[in-house]
This record gives sequence, C-alpha cells and structure tokens, in this order.
Amino acid sequence: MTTTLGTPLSPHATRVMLLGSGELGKEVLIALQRLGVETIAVDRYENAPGQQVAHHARTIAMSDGDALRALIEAERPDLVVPEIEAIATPVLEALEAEGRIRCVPTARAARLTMDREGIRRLAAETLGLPTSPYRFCDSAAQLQAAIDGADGQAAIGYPCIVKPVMSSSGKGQSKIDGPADLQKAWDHAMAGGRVSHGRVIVEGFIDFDYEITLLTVRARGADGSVETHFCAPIGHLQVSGDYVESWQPHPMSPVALERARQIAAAVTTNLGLGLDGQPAGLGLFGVELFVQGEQVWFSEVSPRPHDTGMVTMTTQWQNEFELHARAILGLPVDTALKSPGASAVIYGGVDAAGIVFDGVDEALRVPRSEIRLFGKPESYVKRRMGVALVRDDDVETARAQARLAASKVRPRTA
Ligand SMILES: Nc1ncnc2c1ncn2[C@@H]1O[C@H](COP(=O)(O)OP(=O)(O)OP(=O)(O)O)[C@@H](O)[C@H]1O
Ligand SMILES: NCC(=O)N[C@@H]1O[C@H](COP(=O)([O-])[O-])[C@@H](O)[C@H]1O
Ligand SMILES: [Mg+2]
Repeated sequence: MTTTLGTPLSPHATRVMLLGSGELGKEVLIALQRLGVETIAVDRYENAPGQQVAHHARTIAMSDGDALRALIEAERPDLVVPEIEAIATPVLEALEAEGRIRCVPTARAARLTMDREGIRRLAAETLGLPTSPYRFCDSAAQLQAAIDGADGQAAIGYPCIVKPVMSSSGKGQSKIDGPADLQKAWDHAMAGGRVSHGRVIVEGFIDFDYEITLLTVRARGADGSVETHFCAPIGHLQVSGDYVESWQPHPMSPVALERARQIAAAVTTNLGLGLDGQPAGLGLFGVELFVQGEQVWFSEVSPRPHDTGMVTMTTQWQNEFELHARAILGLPVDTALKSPGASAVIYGGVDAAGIVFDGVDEALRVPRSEIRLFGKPESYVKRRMGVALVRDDDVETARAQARLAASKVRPRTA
C-alpha cells in the first residue's frame, strides 16, 4: 500500500476540507500545507484562524444539513475532517454511505461524539468502561429527580456536574453542591448549549487526584494494517470546565497508565469502525480520563486534536496536528516526546473586535518560550485568543514559566 499525494491547485491535488477552522484546525491546516495538500477551511464566521492559512475559505452554518451537503458536493474533497462537534453529521454519514466522501476518522465517530449522549452511552453501556454515574434530563424537574434518585434509579447525589448535551470548552457547565444551586445550573445549561436542545447530562462528581488527556493515534503500519500509538500523558488544569494549563508528561503509576491505555484503545478502536465494520478510521483522538490512585475513569473523547494537546507544539517531535495530518493521509507517525513542557492559555480579557496584544516581546524573553496568537477577528473576555508554550527539563518549572509568559501578553481594545 502506498500513499500518493498530488500538487495543490492542480487537477491531481489531494484536497482536504476542515469543518471548523479555529486554533486547532489552523495547525492541522499548516501541517497539511507542508505536505502539499490543497486545503479548504470552513467555519461559521469569516476570517476564522484556519481560513487565514488555507487555500480556500468557505463560510456556512455547518449544522445546516442542506448547506453542508451542497458545499461538499461543490468542492468534492478527498477527505472531510470535522474540527468541531456541532456539524450536521447525518449528512456526513449519508455521503460516506454513498461512497462520496471519506470522513475523519469516520462519519459514525463524528455522529457519536457530536453530543455527550452518543459517546457516553457507547463508552459506559456498550463498551462497559468505567465512567462517572450519569443521567440525561429534559427538564429541571427531571434533573432534581435524577439527583435524588426519585426516578427509580440510583441517586446521582451531591455534588454533581450539569452540562448541556451539546457544548464544549465548559460552556453551560456548572457544579451543583445542593438543592439551592439546581435552578441556576439548569438555566446556565440552557443558555450555554450550542443548539437549543433543552437536554443535559448530570454526572456524579469524581474527586480525582488528577486528570489527563491521552492522545491516541490510529495510523497505518508498513503492512497496511491500522496500528494504535499513544503519546505521553498530558496533565491539565481546568477552570469552569475550560482548560487553562496543560503539561506533558504527567507522571502516572504503571498500573494507572496501563488502564488509561486500555480504555483509550477500546474507545478509539470502536470509533474507528467503518460502516462495514472494518477498522477504517484513521487519525488522532484526545481521550480524557480522570485518575484517583490506580483507578481510571473515562470522561470523553475528541476524534480530533485536543485543546490541551497544544502543548505538543513544544514537547513532541511531531505535534498532535502533524500526527493527525499524517495519520489521515495514511502516513507513518512517531509519538516520541522531545522535551517536557507546558502550555498556558491567553484569554481575550475584553469584548471587542480587532484587538491588539501588548507585551509579546516580554513574553518571548521567558527562556525557551513560544507564543501562538490565533488571529480570531473578535475577542470576548473568556475567548481563547492565544497560548504560551515553554519547554523545560522539569515540568513544574515549565508550568510556572508558561503561566509567566502568558501573563506578559496583554490583550486590549485597539
Ligand atoms: N463528573 C465529573 N467529575 C469531576 N469533574 C468533572 C466531571 N465532569 C467534568 N469535570 C471537569 O470539568 C472539565 C470539563 O468537562 P468536559 O470535558 O466534560 O467539558 P467540555 O465542555 O467537553 O470541555 P472540552 O470541550 O474542553 O473538553 C473536565 O475536564 C473536569 O475538569
Ligand atoms: N475544546 C474544544 C476546542 O478547544 N475547540 C477549538 O476551539 C475553536 C472554537 O473556538 P471559539 O469558540 O473561540 O470560536 C474550535 O474551532 C477548535 O479549534
Ligand atoms: Mg473535555
């Protein structure tokens, strides 16, 4: 089996379409460009980060099935790469079944991970993986009943976490410590979901020692079979359900690491199954896990590069975006660590368009630091606008230095 790549903007170009072109897609697009792939960056708004580096930029509502089908049929990409969850995935499944597209990793994986219900039921009920106790609810009354066990099932109890079934980066998520918090959590979830579904998941709170992302890659080996590769565990810190710092490697006991790998292998192997049951799905996944002692719980998985994995831009020989680009093109991968390191998020801090960033020079005076500014046209107080990266032999030093570098970058209204 050999991979043949074309020349961009020629009749034999290898054409890849990204559905979602934020900071993560931007880096995947750069990695693809380096391999001479012709790229089409799609997002819901103009001048999204990835659209600024791709050959072609298209702006549509990706949750609108008709618009999505029309765009894919007009562009005829060799590969369709979802970069966000909120996509009309039934259209991807239909086009894949018709043999018109190859979706990364598969259209089924995109559909199952599009909302929390598909992936949670697959992991806990089909695969039997350990997860927090959970229930899906369609009203504040159902939520109260699930917490109290008044619905005939085991009580979820307090504390617990409520999240819209379709949301990411912590949007609409809150912790409930007692009955007084319930209505506020419900209202917050209704305001924070991506699609006004009115459905939430309530999860029992896991009092973990630490949480990790285990980047897991499904790539073709020399004999054409699909192999599973693991990156070193990435530790991270979340505030209000959104990542603020990550570091790699995170030390783990051999037993916990082995359990984490088994869980990641089980879920990615299943998500890699094609319509015909063949192991067709290739690409990188971010498997999120909670760890307490030697116990490991599955939390969720992204069938694509993960925000906490941005740290690999400084810690790995092939970062998570290059690994994804290589894997989906059928190329070999190397997940080896280059150096320990850390990342720290730079938030917008202001609600304004076309902001400016002071202090980038000061940030880059932090030894072994790098800065990425994503180029998002509009800033919000809590919108992720950039990230600081620092390498150091000691992860704790790298964390402190990454926080320092991030703090030196001061976004403001122009
Ligand atoms: N059941 C739980 N027990 C304890 N902490 C939790 C639980 N669920 C979520 N959290 C905390 O909230 C964070 C965000 O949760 P989750 O990953 O489900 O949200 P998300 O909106 O999908 O975020 P992202 O898109 O960044 O992955 C977790 O990384 C963890 O720190
Ligand atoms: N946790 C998922 C995640 O980090 N996704 C990344 O954020 C972008 C959306 O950002 P925005 O909300 O600022 O437009 C997405 O396009 C993706 O790159
Ligand atoms: Mg998460």
